[in-house]
Amino acid sequence: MWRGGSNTRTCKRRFFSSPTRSRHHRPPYICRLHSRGSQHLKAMAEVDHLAAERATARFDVEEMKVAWAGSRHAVHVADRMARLVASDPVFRKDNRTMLSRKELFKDTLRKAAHAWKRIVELRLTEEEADLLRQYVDQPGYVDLHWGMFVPAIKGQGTEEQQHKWLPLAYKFQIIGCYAQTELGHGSNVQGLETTATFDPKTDEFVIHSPTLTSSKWWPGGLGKASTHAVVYARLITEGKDYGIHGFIVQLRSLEDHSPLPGVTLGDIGGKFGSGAYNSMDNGVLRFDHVRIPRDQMLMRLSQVTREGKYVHSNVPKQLLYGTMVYVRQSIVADASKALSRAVCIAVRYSAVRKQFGSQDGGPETQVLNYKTQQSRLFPLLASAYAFRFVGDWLNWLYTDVTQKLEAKDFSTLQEAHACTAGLKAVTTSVTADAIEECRKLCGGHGYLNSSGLPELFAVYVPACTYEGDNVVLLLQVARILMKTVSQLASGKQPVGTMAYMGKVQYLMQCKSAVSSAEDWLNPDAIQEAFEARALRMAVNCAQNISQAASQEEAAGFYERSPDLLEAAVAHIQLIIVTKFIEKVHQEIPGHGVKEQLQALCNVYALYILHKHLGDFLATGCITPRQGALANEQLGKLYAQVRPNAVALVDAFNYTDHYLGSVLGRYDGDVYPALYEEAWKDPLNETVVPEGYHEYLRPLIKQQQLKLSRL
Ligand SMILES: CCCCCCCCCCCCCCCCC/C=C/C(=O)SCCNC(=O)CCNC(=O)[C@H](O)C(C)(C)COP(=O)(O)OP(=O)(O)OC[C@H]1O[C@@H](n2cnc3c(N)ncnc32)[C@H](O)[C@@H]1OP(=O)(O)O
Ligand SMILES: Cc1cc2nc3c(=O)[nH]c(=O)nc-3n(C[C@H](O)[C@H](O)[C@H](O)COP(=O)(O)OP(=O)(O)OC[C@H]3O[C@@H](n4cnc5c(N)ncnc54)[C@H](O)[C@@H]3O)c2cc1C
Repeated sequence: MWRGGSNTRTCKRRFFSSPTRSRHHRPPYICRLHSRGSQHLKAMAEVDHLAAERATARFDVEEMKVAWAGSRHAVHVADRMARLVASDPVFRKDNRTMLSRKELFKDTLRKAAHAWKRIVELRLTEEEADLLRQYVDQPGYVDLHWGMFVPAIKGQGTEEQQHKWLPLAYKFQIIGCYAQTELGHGSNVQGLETTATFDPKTDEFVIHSPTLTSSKWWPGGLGKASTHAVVYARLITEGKDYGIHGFIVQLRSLEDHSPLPGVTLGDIGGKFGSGAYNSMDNGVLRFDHVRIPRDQMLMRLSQVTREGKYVHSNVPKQLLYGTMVYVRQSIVADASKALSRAVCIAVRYSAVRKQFGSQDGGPETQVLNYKTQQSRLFPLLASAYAFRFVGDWLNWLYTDVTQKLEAKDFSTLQEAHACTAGLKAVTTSVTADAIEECRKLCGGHGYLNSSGLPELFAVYVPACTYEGDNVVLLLQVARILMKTVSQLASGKQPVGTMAYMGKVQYLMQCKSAVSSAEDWLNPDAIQEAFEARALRMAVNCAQNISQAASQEEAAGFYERSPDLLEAAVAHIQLIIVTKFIEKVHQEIPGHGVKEQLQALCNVYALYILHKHLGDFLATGCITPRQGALANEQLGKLYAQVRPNAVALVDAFNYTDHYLGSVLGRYDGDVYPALYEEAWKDPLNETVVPEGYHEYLRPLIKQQQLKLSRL
C-alpha cells in the first residue's frame, strides 16, 4: 500500500525545502508514481477500496437501481447520458471553483452551446436532452429557458401565441427567462410594481418601471444571455389596474445582442460560494416606456380587446401561478438528487476513513461503524429515498391536475398548490441542512472544495428561497389546513392528502397500541401516530386562533404563525411517510430490494418521530415509553442498514464525474486523489508565492533586524 507515512513525509519535506522549483512542477509523490510507470498507476486505479463493503450487501444492487430510477428504461437512459457527459472534455468541471466569474460564465455558455450541438447531432429525445442538461451539472440560462420561459408560454399563452413563440424557443432562435421578482417584492407577487398600460391608439402595451424598487431583480438568464422574457406586470387598461399578468417582451437585439431602446439590464453580481450558482447570470432589468404589441400579453387566462376592454376567462386567477407550481414540483425531484449526491459522498468516505480503535497493530475503526456516524448519516440516506418516491408521486399528481385543468375541472388545484408548496419547502430545507451535515460527517476533508460538498451546498441552498421562500410556502399550506379544519364541523369531507382529517373523531382521541420496539415496524402504527400528530397540531392551531376572540381571524393567524409552520411541517412529513409506505407495499422485484426499502422507510419515519418527539408527546399521540421504544427500534434498523450502506448509495448510479468529489469516488481510493488534487491549486503553481518579495520578505527581514539590534 502506498500509505507508508514516512515516504510521504520525506517527499513533502524535500519539496517544500526547494525554493527554486519551476512552475507547473509535479509534487514528488506524483513523480514517484510516474517513475514507476503507468502500469503501476493503472493497478492503483483498479483497486476497489470499497469491495469488501460491496460484498456485504444483502440485496441486488442492479434491481435497486431500477427501483430508484423508476424503470429499467430510466436506468439505461440515465446511464448513457451520464457517460456521454463524463467522457466529453468540454464538460469538465473539476476546475470550476478556481475560475473567475467571467471565466465561469463563458465556460457555462460554452457548455450550453456544446450540449445543444450534441443534442442536435445525436438527435436526442426530450428525456435524453433533459438528462444531459442535468449531468452537465452547471446552472445556466438554459435551465430558465426550458424550465420557466417555455412552460410559462405553454401554460398561459393562447394556441396562436404558442404556435408563434414555441418553435422559436425550441430551436434557440430566441432565449427566454422568467422575469417576475423585483427589487422591492418577491414573495408578495401581488405587490409587484412594473406596469403594462394599454394604449388603444397604437394597440400596444407600454411596459414601464415606475420606481427603483420596481426594477426586475434576480431572474436567471436575464443578466447576459436572454433575448426575451416573460415579464410579470400590473395590467392597466381604461384607467383601471387589473393586477399581475404575463407579457412576452424582447429585451435584446437578435443581431448583436445589444439592449433594445428603453431597456436597461445587467447582472446583479456575485453570489454565495465559489463556482456554484455564479455560473448563472441573475439579472436586473428596467423599462422606460417600452412598447410591445397587444398580442404579446399572454392571453390564455384573460384578454384585452382591441378596444381596451379587459375580459377574464371563467377560470381561477391562480392559474397565473401555474409555472411556479410546475417548477416547485420539479424542485422536489431535484432535492432527492442533491441529497443523494451528498449522502453518496459521505457514506463512501465514511467507509474508507478510519480513526481510533486499533488494537495490537490491527486496523483502525471505519468511521461508518461509529453509532453516532450512523445515527447522523442513515436518516439522510433514508430521506434521499423518501424524497425520491414522494417526488415521483408529486409528478404524477401534477400530471393528473394538469389533465383535469385541460378539462376545466379545477377541483384539485388547491391540493396541487398545497402539495407542491409544502413538499418544495420541506424537501429543500432538509436537503440544504443535510448537505452541510454530510460535510461535517466527512471531517476536515469535507471542507475542501475537492470534496464537492462546499459547492454542492452553495449551489443548492438558494432552493430554500427561490420559487417561493420556504416559510412563505409553508404558511400557504397552513392556511389550507386551517380552512380544512374549519370545514370539518360542517361535515365537508376532506379529500386527497387531507382525507385523513375526515377521521377527526378517532384521530383526536386514539392512543397508540405500541408495546414493544418491534411494534414500530408495523406501518399502521406509524401511519396512525403521524396522522394523529398532524391533525391534533392543526386543530390546536385552529382552536388557538379562534380563541383569540378579540382578534380578526387574520390577526390570530399572524399571532400563531410559528405554531402554524410546525403544523404544516407535520402535515407534509405525513405525506412523505405515507407515500414511502405506499411504495413499499407495491410489488418490487429483485432479491432483497423490498426489504431494504422497508428498512429505509422505517428509518425515515422513526427518525422523524424521534426528532419531533416533543410534538408526538405534547399532542398525546404516544407516551414517553413508546417514544423510547421507537428510538430503540431505530438503533436496530441502523445496524440492519450498515452492511448495505455502500450498496444503497451505489444504487444511485452516479458517475464520478457527476459526483465531482474525491471523497465520494466509486473506488474509494481517496488519499492519492486528495493529494493530487491539492497540487492543482493555482497557489501551488509557484513554490515561492507571489507577494513574497513585496510583503513576506520585508516583514521577516524587518523582524530579524529588530532582533539583531536587541
Ligand atoms: C436541452 C433541454 C433539456 C430540457 C430541460 C428542461 C428543464 C427543466 C428544468 C427545471 C429547472 C428549474 C430551475 C429552477 C431555477 C430556479 C429559478 C427560480 C425562479 C423563481 O424564483 S421565479 C419567482 C418565484 N416566486 C415565488 O415563488 C413567489 C412566491 N409567492 C407566491 O407564490 C404568492 O405571492 C403567494 C402564494 C405567497 C401569495 O399569493 P396571493 O397574494 O395571490 O394570494 P393569497 O395568499 O391571498 O392566496 C389567494 C388564493 O390563491 C391560492 N393560491 C396561491 N398560490 C396558488 C397557486 N400557485 N396555485 C393555486 N392556488 C394558489 C391560495 O391558496 C388562496 O386560496 P383561497 O382559497 O382564496 O384561500
Ligand atoms: C438564486 C435565485 C434565483 C432566482 N431566480 C429567479 C428567477 O429566475 N425569476 C424570478 O422572478 N425570481 C427569481 N428569484 C427570486 C426569488 O423567487 C425570490 O427571492 C423569492 O421568491 C423570495 O422572495 P424575496 O426575495 O422577496 O424574499 P422576502 O419575502 O423579502 O423574504 C425575506 C424574509 O421575510 C420572510 N417573509 C416574507 N413574507 C413573509 C410572510 N408573509 N410571513 C412571514 N415571513 C415572511 C421570509 O421568510 C424571509 O425570511 C431567484 C432568487 C434566487 C435566490
